[in-house]
Amino acid sequence: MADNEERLRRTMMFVPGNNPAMVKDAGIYGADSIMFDLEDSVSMAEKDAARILVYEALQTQDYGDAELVVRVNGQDTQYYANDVKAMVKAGIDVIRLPKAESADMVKQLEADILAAEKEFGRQEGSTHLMAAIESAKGVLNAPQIAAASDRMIGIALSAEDYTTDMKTHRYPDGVELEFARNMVLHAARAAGVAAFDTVFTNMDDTEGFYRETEYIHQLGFDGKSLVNPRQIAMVNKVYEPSKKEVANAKNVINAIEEARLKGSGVISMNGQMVDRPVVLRAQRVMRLAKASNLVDEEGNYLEK
Ligand SMILES: CC(=O)SCCNC(=O)CCNC(=O)[C@H](O)C(C)(C)COP(=O)(O)OP(=O)(O)OC[C@H]1O[C@@H](n2cnc3c(N)ncnc32)[C@H](O)[C@@H]1OP(=O)(O)O
Ligand SMILES: O=C([O-])CC(=O)C(=O)O
Ligand SMILES: [Mg+2]
Repeated sequence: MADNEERLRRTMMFVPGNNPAMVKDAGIYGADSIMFDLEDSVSMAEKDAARILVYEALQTQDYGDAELVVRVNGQDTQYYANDVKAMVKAGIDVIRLPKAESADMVKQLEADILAAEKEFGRQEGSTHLMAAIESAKGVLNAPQIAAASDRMIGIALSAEDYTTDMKTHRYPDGVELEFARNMVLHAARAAGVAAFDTVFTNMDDTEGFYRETEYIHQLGFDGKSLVNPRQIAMVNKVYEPSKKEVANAKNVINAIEEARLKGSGVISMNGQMVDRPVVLRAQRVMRLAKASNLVDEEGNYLEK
């Protein structure tokens, strides 16, 4: 697994945990993170079967470099405890807690994960977690939720449940989500973890999907939860840096290297001082460029 700071998380694709074909083939579409779902895409009658199916797949399937996430059932359900135990035993990278409303809920998950790591002889601290924010209470507590655990990799807005809680529904312009999106994003950034936007469920509305993805990219989200493999390439396209952005990032990185060789702490590029935020942005642009196969290992732009 790539270092948490370095890892790109543009696309986190939900895969219904009760669908053997989808679970088996989930690795072929190139999602940055694959999220097996044991919660709302699985009926009550299939909860145990889905847990077993995902557990088996994690033992036998090769999902390449993708980060592996599982959305367990909520803490108020009879399935939660067995879900957490089985997924930790299987060595999942990240457990996603749905309907997170407080830091205490995250701390409970952290304690349950630690107990399972001890029980199954997994390295303590090796299982990460994330929280999905799906209610008014969750949004208002987002800063505490995001900062509640050292295992936290990120928080996600879940707009289907959230808009229901708010007594509205989703509109094409997304005005009903403005406050929640900004809270989740600021809470994530303040805690130094990733921020994920919510799913877009109308598979036929490509234009609407692009509009929403461009909007959340502009706000600063790391990426989006997805429900369908066709959405992956569209998100990657939006997150792909332009040729000019790549050239600029490469100049910044060369300038840092030059300054380092000269033993100088101050970096200047074309007469402009280059400070830490500029360097961090340049490094992220280069990671995105590499992920989009726009550059070679040395960072040189590859003309297509
Ligand atoms: C509010 C919430 O909680 S949202 C999260 C829970 N919901 C989910 O997890 C739903 C996940 N998504 C899906 O089940 C499906 O994409 C649907 C029902 C939305 C659409 O299904 P389809 O119309 O069959 O999708 P589509 O025709 O694009 O499928 C193309 C291929 O991708 C596969 N595929 C589709 N969605 C997924 C997925 N989420 N994960 C893995 N594979 C998928 C299909 O099995 C199909 O494979 P095939 O060509 O080998 O037969
Ligand atoms: O996490 C998501 O975007 C999907 C979800 O559960 C919701 O919207 O309620
Ligand atoms: Mg939900």
